Amino acid sequence: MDKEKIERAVRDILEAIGEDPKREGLLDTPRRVANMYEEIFSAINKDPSDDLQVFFEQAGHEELVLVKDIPFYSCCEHHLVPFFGKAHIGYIPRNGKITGLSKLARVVDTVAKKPQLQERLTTEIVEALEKQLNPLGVIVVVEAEHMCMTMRGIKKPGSRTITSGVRGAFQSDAKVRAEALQLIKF
Ligand SMILES: Nc1nc2c(ncn2[C@@H]2O[C@H](COP(=O)(O)OP(=O)(O)OP(=O)(O)O)[C@@H](O)[C@H]2O)c(=O)[nH]1
Ligand SMILES: [Zn+2]
Repeated sequence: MDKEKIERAVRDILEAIGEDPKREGLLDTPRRVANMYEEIFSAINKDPSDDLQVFFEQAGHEELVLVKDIPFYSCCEHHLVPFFGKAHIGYIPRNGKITGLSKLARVVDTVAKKPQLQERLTTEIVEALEKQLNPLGVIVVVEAEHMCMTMRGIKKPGSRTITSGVRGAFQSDAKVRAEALQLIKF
């Protein structure tokens, strides 16, 4: 990441809004923002499926695995302000092929750390699981608050956006889907 370029750009923005980038309180701001961007955009060229490359075999387990309430912070690609919330990830292993539970949370971090859309974030999680685990089914539900809808523009604090991605058994079998949704809501 070109942090010097970010610093120059932040100075330009400060000037453009009528601030004085040389006043004491703002002197270190470009450096801080560059460090922050390095952190919150650290996954721009990463493949989230790489996070899932730890597998275990649990023969016979072809039942739901669900990790819910995984918190995330991402950045709306239209306004570069945060959207944040929780992701819930469920899958049904094929032939007992499972991954580490923390790896599911890592996938969420990876898809969140770049300028993003909630819909794409959701789909990227689904596709990472499909690619690495080839499970019998995947369900991903993401609920988030978008600061671009609360602190500016339409200004609707508290409004939440829910997106979902379902594949395999969760798509074809209403009972399987209902069980997962019930557990996510529980
Ligand atoms: N579908 C989708 N839209 C998003 C997401 N994040 C922000 N948006 C929307 O992106 C849209 C951009 O609309 P524009 O009309 O181009 O931009 P704007 O003039 O700033 O729009 P307002 O937010 O309505 O003031 C807005 O409706 C945002 O609410 C997201 O993750 N998914
Ligand atoms: Zn936005």
